[in-house]
Amino acid sequence: MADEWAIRFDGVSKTYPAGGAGTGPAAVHDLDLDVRAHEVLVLVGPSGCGKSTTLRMANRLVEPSAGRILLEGDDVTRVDPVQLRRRMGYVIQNVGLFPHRTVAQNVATIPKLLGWDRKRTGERVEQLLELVGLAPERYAKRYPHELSGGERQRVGVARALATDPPVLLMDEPFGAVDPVGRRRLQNEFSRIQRELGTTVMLVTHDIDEAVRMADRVAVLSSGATIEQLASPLEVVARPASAAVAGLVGGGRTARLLTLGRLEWSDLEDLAGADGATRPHVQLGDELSAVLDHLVDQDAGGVGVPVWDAGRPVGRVTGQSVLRALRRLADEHAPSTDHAADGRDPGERASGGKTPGVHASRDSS
Ligand SMILES: Nc1ncnc2c1ncn2[C@@H]1O[C@H](COP(=O)(O)OP(=O)(O)OP(=O)(O)O)[C@@H](O)[C@H]1O
Repeated sequence: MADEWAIRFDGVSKTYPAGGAGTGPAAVHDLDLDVRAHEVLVLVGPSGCGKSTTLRMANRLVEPSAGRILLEGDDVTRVDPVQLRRRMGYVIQNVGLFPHRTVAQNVATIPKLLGWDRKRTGERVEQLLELVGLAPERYAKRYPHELSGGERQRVGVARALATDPPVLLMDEPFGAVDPVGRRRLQNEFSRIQRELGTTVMLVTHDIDEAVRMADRVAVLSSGATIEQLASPLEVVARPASAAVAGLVGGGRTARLLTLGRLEWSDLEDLAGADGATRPHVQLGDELSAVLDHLVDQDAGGVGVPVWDAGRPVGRVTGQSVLRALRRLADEHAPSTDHAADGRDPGERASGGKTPGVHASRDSS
């Protein structure tokens, strides 16, 4: 059943020729990895670990030395390259826009290649520019050098989405944008991805970008070895190996606070009858917001009321936030051989490599 995953790497290796005779060490060694339909899977890891090579093998910019890559069940080596590009958009750092073509012409690249007529192409370009937040009347006729880095990156995303591909490959897509702009682009891109349901495989060396954008994170080490493949929360709360712990490193608690939410078990009894009147937080709020609230509103250390469904249901204190952090760490206790084979526990429970056990984003 190929409909639960969009891309499958099956025993894939890549060895680049070492400058001259012989071969170098494998850039990618015997990789098994499924990208589920409609998910954002982020590959993260140190420089040179094989992230880009992995991504570029999917759209055949790099040919594997061994193994197979399937796109919705089709072996990519058997798919005509133009068809392949139509089914897989590709966004890279610094975009690679054609400098002497306007924004509209850049976005129209693939439709033109596919022989779409002028009207259909024009309508699509307009729609895409709107989607990525670039008003067509302002931007369509500009040239790349007349745009900011973030705007160029948006054009890159629009161009990659032109034929509404089921899969989008992104290699450090926001790497060249300043931190504030990057955050905004990440948020907007997540919105677009949810709207379109596109399957995304994204490469980054930035662990924060990974945990912010991913449904699942694959942490890689040299040779594209999967150290851990799990939800962002699990990776941050319970790094499966020293290599993952090193990558998550400092700031782990801050990341947990952003990822975790206030739950019933974190609450303390509502002390006194003031819960209805004082400023409060909501059950389900992000822990970082709860902590901010405690710092601002809880000078006496008695805690702040927590509301649910329009009424006060308990109280949260600094102690409760600590308890919540421990809860998050416990909930994501490592499974015995989690890091070993790059598959998740559900997959192993079902007896190995059988596809079709993955829940899509909507149903998970
Ligand atoms: N065209 C090439 N020829 C020879 N070796 C290559 C080539 N491209 C990549 N490599 C080597 O393959 C290994 C993996 O490179 P890759 O670009 O996939 O890593 P990466 O994880 O994406 O790194 P970065 O984060 O620095 O971009 C590295 O050792 C790199 O030097």
